[in-house]
Amino acid sequence: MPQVPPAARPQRARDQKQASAWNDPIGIGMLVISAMLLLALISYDPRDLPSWIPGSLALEEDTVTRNFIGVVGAILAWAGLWLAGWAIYLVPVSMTWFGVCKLASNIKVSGRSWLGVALMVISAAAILAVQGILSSRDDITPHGGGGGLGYLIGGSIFANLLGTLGSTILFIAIYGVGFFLASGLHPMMVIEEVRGEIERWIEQNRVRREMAARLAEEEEIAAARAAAAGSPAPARRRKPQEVSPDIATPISTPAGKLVTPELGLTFEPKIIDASVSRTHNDEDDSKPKLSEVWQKKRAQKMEQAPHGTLGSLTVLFKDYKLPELDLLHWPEEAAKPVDKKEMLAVQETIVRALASFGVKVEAGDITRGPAITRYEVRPVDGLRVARIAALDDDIARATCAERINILAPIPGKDTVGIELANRDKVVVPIRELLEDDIFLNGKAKIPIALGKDVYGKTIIGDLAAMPHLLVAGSTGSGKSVCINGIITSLLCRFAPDELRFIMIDPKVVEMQNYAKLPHLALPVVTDPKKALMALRWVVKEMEGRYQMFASEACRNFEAFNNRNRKRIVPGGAAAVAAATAGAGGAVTAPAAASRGGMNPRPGPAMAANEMAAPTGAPVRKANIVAKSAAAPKITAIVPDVPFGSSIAALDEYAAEITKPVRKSNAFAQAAAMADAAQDGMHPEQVRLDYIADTDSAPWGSSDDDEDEDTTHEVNMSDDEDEDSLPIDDSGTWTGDSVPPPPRRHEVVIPDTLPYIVVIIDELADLMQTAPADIEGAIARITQMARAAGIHLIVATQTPRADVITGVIKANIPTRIAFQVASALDSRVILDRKGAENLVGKGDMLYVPPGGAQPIRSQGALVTDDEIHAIVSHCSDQGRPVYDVRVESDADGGDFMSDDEDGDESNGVSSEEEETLEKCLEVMRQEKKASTSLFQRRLRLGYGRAARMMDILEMRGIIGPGDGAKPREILVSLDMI
Ligand SMILES: Nc1ncnc2c1ncn2[C@@H]1O[C@H](COP(=O)(O)OP(=O)(O)OP(=O)(O)O)[C@@H](O)[C@H]1O
Repeated sequence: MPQVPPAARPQRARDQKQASAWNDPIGIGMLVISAMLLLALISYDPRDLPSWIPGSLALEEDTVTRNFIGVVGAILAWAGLWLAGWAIYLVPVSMTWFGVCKLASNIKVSGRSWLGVALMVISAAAILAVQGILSSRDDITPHGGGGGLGYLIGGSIFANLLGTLGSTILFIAIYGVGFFLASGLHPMMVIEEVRGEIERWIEQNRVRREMAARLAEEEEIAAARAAAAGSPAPARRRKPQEVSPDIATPISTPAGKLVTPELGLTFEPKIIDASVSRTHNDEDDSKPKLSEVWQKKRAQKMEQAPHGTLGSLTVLFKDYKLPELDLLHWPEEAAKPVDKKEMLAVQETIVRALASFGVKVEAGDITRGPAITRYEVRPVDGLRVARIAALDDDIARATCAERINILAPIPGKDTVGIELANRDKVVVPIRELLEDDIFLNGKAKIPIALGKDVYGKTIIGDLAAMPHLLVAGSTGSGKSVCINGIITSLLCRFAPDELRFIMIDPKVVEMQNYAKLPHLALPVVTDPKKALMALRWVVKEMEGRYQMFASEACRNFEAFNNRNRKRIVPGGAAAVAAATAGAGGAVTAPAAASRGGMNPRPGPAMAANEMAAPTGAPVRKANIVAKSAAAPKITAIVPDVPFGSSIAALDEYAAEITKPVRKSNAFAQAAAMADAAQDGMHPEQVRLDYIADTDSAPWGSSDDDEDEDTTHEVNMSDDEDEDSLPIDDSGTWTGDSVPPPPRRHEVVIPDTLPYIVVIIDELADLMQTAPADIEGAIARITQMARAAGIHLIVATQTPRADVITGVIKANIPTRIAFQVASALDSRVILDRKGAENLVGKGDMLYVPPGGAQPIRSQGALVTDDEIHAIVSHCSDQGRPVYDVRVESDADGGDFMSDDEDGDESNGVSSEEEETLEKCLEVMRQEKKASTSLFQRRLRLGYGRAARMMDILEMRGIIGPGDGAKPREILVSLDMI
């Protein structure tokens, strides 16, 4: 049970506390004055008045003062009675009430309260005058019961204008207004209270009747039993009427049944302990292991794949084994059993606290989750749930909770949930989630283990459905653990050829654990400037994928990977090999290759757009042979060469060709013909087309035509010995299982593409460097990447609107919020409050795809040891295979270089660096940057100043030029 006193009291409460030093003396003063006034009025006698006061009945010989408060009291009483008649009694009565309020509840008595009293006195006086009440004692009230005011306002003016009844109604209304002003009550509250009281009374009677009936029944049964047994009837029990309706303490029965007679409620809360975590003792050996299931599926897939169609990464990691879940730990100790009595007591406190504010609720179930316990209460009919939510501070005070969260109502239920943090948190080990059936056999395409909800239900998200995720929370709240849990889930489920990571970690330390992962498409990016390059690479990759989808007539990633691959042939596979890495051409790690006993032939980079040229399969000798073999019905593809001919026949054809055509071109022509023929054209038509087009064939027909950039570039050059290709005379590929990699500029369509998961851990650091560019890149990726199998996970500990911008939020609907400092931060992340009430250390709100209500849950815990074990297992099987295309990024950044400055420093001389320093100093002083400013302050020529501006822009320090406007400074200059 929580015990720390409420952290945040409302401002009003604090103000009242501060004022309490004066409240007590003022309250006492009011009580004293009102008592004296009352005594003076009660003991008023006109004979006590000095003779100079009109109406005095003082006698000279009379020396006794009868008034309890002496002459002063007599004069005050005379003045009051003279002015307001008997209505003046309302003044001491009201003052007594105010005094008591001040002493008891620190309630402020404002001018409004006094105005209320004045209205009450005047209207009461007028009513007395209009109605002629108490007007007989004219020695005390010479102007009648309502005094001078009553006589003037009521008797003279309003009685004439509105008549007796009309003016009485008016003054009763004014009296009512005065009463509400003076008391601070709201009319509806009074009505509500009265109604509540009536209901309570009815309810009590009902309970009493029911109890009486039950007791009578029990007595009857007991009497019948006694009669049957021949023993005297048991003593009569206490009559139901004897049960006091004011019993304050609930009657607790051993079964946990609570009876709260004073509330008229009987409830039997169900206590669910969902915090219990499995331990190593609970392991079920009969269950198939994740790695085994995956291994089987993968082996099946590899077997079924057409010969040679596997991508290079798939081949490279052919024998890859998923990490065993044994590398992850179970918690050492099982969770402590819950103390049901304590929970029932807390629930009773909540019900009682609400009842004391007139909010009547019935207790519902109690569910203990790993980190919080949810107490459900069911409001009685007609009670607005908002009233319960409004009492959050009072419930926190009553339960001594540090933070409470109220779900009004619990989504999908008719109850309101009051969530309090557990004193003993139960850790949710990631192993428990990964062993769950939902993770193992669920429908999720990219399952990620997130945590357990308060009901103990495993939360496994599907990154493919999300399709992007925002994780935010204050520092130390559990973001990194959550991201590590997601990465661990993915590592336990996907091999490097199935899923690749791009990790952007400006905080430098968070993702170093993963530097050796074979799943990395790029080295872990720690430099914010290179992060932009990496994001641009992702955008290019995405665009490349879309082109591939278009050329294969596939709608999306899934359709592409599951497409009918009948057109893929060994040669094609060779060409697609590197592309299958998803990261394009591969700079393979030779060590890994040799470990795997393969020769992936390190090849040059390929650009995605080159890979995706719409020409279909690459043109290679192997293709021709394979096509020949695959389509024997086509008799000939080019003159004189029967289809299905051997490689030797093709060679012959190439040698005999009359036109001066390169030998390799002949094969290209043949291959293109084969493609066309396979697409359904009649062989004769193909032949005629070929003859007609020979001169204008895109691949060229002469040795002179050496244009390397033609789309249909022929792959083999003369200096390559075609006969050395491992193809036998029947056209069967006989060589290594890894076909040769494609040449640069070669057109390739990979067999399958891997998912790409981009993880940005600390968006704020990136947004400081080049906000517009980063935001633009993220927006583009999040808008379009889903269908391309690219998913983004963005984390930040700075939930500010300038970091999580509207554009980013609009495109990332799935969010996880950890504890934050304020409701404002919570709104930035979730568009609603709630995260400020979380208790940290993995306590989170998860908004699943579709923007449903946030699910309160406890995040899965993965320890550093577990991460090391998993990463070592993966990295022992192969080194990362990076894509080098990013090297030739349009921006010219040298991504792979360890040089911190990348190539931005290229071409910047040390002399220029010095001048640049001075420029930065000027910018720090002037808070702006312009060529003329540098010219003037540093006495530079125009050319040099402009060069400095260019370098500053290139380094992302200033924004691009916009006419004559000064350039925008994009970074904090103090940090440079
Ligand atoms: N799911 C969890 N279960 C149990 N403890 C957790 C969980 N998540 C986080 N913690 C505890 O909270 C600590 C801080 O977590 P974490 O490092 O993930 O915070 P963070 O939000 O990433 O902080 P920072 O932004 O400073 O990196 C952890 O060391 C761990 O002790």
